[in-house]
Amino acid sequence: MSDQADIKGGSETHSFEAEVSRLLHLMVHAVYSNKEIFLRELVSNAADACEKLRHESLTNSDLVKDDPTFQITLSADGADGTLSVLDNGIGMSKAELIENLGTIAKSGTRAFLDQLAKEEGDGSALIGQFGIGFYSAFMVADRVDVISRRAGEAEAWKWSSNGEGAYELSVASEEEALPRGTKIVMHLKDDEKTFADAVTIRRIVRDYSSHVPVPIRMLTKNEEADAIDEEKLTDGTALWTKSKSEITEEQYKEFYQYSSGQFDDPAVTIHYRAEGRTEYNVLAFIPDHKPFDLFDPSRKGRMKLYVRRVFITDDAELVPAYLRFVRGVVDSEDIPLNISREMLQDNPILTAIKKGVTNKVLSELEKLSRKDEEKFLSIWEAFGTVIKEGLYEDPERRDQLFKLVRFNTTKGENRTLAQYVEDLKENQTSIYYALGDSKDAILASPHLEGYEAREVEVLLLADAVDAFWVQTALGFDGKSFKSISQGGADLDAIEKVAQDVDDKSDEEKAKDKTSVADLVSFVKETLIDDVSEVRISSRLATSPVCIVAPEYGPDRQMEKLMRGQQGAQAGLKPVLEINPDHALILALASQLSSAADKAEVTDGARLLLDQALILDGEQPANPAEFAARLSKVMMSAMG
Ligand SMILES: Nc1ncnc2c1ncn2[C@@H]1O[C@H](COP(=O)(O)OP(=O)(O)OP(=O)(O)O)[C@@H](O)[C@H]1O
Repeated sequence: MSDQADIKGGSETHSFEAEVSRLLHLMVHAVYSNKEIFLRELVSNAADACEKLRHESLTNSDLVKDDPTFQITLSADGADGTLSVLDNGIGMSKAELIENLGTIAKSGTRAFLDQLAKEEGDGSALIGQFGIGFYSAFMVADRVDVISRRAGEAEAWKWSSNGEGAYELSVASEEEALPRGTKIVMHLKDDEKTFADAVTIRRIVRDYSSHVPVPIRMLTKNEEADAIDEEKLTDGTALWTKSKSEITEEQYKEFYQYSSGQFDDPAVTIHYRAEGRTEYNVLAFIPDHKPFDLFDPSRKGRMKLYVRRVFITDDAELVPAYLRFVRGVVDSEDIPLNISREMLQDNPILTAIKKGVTNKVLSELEKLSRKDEEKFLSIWEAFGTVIKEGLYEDPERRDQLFKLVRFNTTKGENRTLAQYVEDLKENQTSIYYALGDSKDAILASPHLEGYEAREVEVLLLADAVDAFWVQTALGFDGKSFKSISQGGADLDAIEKVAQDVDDKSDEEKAKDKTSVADLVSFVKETLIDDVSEVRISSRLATSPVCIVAPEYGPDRQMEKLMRGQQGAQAGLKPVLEINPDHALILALASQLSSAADKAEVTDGARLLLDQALILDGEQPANPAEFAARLSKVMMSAMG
């Protein structure tokens, strides 16, 4: 913090925090063409200040008794070249002025600066995508004064800066200070004087701020009549209380941008009034783009709770964390206005609202998936991994969520479970999935071979959250989920699509079978310390061996995840599966039955296990021994 005050004649000079200076430098020199957004930012701050005081006055009505009607005033003086934004909201104390207008407190501005560091050029293209707040005033003004009186306090303070490294703070005179709230005076740059024109102001307010929930008026100097003209620009009615037919798409969009602080278009708008035991209005939006904090560990949602048009909090978790990208407002008629935040948590009305809103959002998504696949898929692209968290966290709505979830599978992209089930092969009773770090890694796995040979579809699950929900989900449409790398493959009942061409007689086949069975017993004995079982596999086609997890316990991928965590138990011993039709296996089996010295078959067994481990993304049990054995085999092949 830069609180090195230099006091001269009642005025203190403070230098800005380094990051603020950086931001201000950018604002002052911005070549950004859309500078008018500064007014949107200041009006939004003014409205927030009114809403904060409206909320505080619920428990302390004295704060507003002299002036109970909230309002924002834009006052232009063309002769002076100034534009002022006034509000009778909560105001700022001296300490708050220092804290809020000298440092970077808000995460949005920080995200802007982070993004800026990555971007080439001067960053002006980025300005429009972030709510860069108060500091944007320096795009149009070469000096900004902020005169503010915190509601209920006697003293008013004046903050003043030209945006170059420092600002001054002094006690404000009674003439310049408002009875309550904040006045921001922008001394417009010579080439930005148009922002003191009534026509310009009227247009900007209409374009960006017509749904701010506090009325906005404009005062302009009438030089001829030597008077001040007053004009009402907006009435401050809450958009969500109007009926759908009165609202245009453009108005929805503007409200979305105003209320969410995001500047994309809403992909879906959900506006309705719930009636019955609890009454509330909902205006919710599903964005088009990922918000910058989507993967923030706090996983906080940002929907705002109002009670009878009074803003209460944006922290009420109106939808579960897996829908945290939903933006908008819920306005309740029934929650008591002066409820404390702690009490709010267990309020049964709020619980009913949360349930209603969540169900509505999910059913709207489902409807969209049926009606407009393309649009739904773009939402799924942006938020699918987040929605999938719900499969694990919200078992009660899992079936509802299963209707939305799209999968990459061995059959194609964005497949639904319903499509999967429709395409089940004869005798197939499970929904098969493969977990892995990426789609490509999964596709390289030998476990898939037997499924491919039968054209059995496999879900390719490559998101971190997948390993969790598949463990707890019971099934879909009566079919259980089954990992392709765990337990028996029970594929024998399903017919292979292309039958192997083999010209062996039944007698030869029977002989192979016995010798492979002997090999299995031999390998089992050899590897007794390393594997829990050795068995014949139906899941292999071109590879000789693979490793799978035992029937009960975690899937291999899950087990790897758990091993990565501290203090996790060493995993269960895996199962080694052998492909009985593979030439290498048949050769080893015949060697076992004919050779007197079994040393080579022992080496073979060890190499098979190591090979299976490597294919599974692991290290051979003992790399030195593995290398020695491999060299030996290569030597004998060449000799
Ligand atoms: N008119 C005002 N009245 C009272 N406080 C204000 C006013 N304008 C700004 N502030 C205070 O200054 C802080 C910083 O404002 P700034 O516009 O930079 O960011 P922000 O408003 O927090 O973020 P956002 O614009 O994304 O809501 C605000 O959070 C608020 O506490």
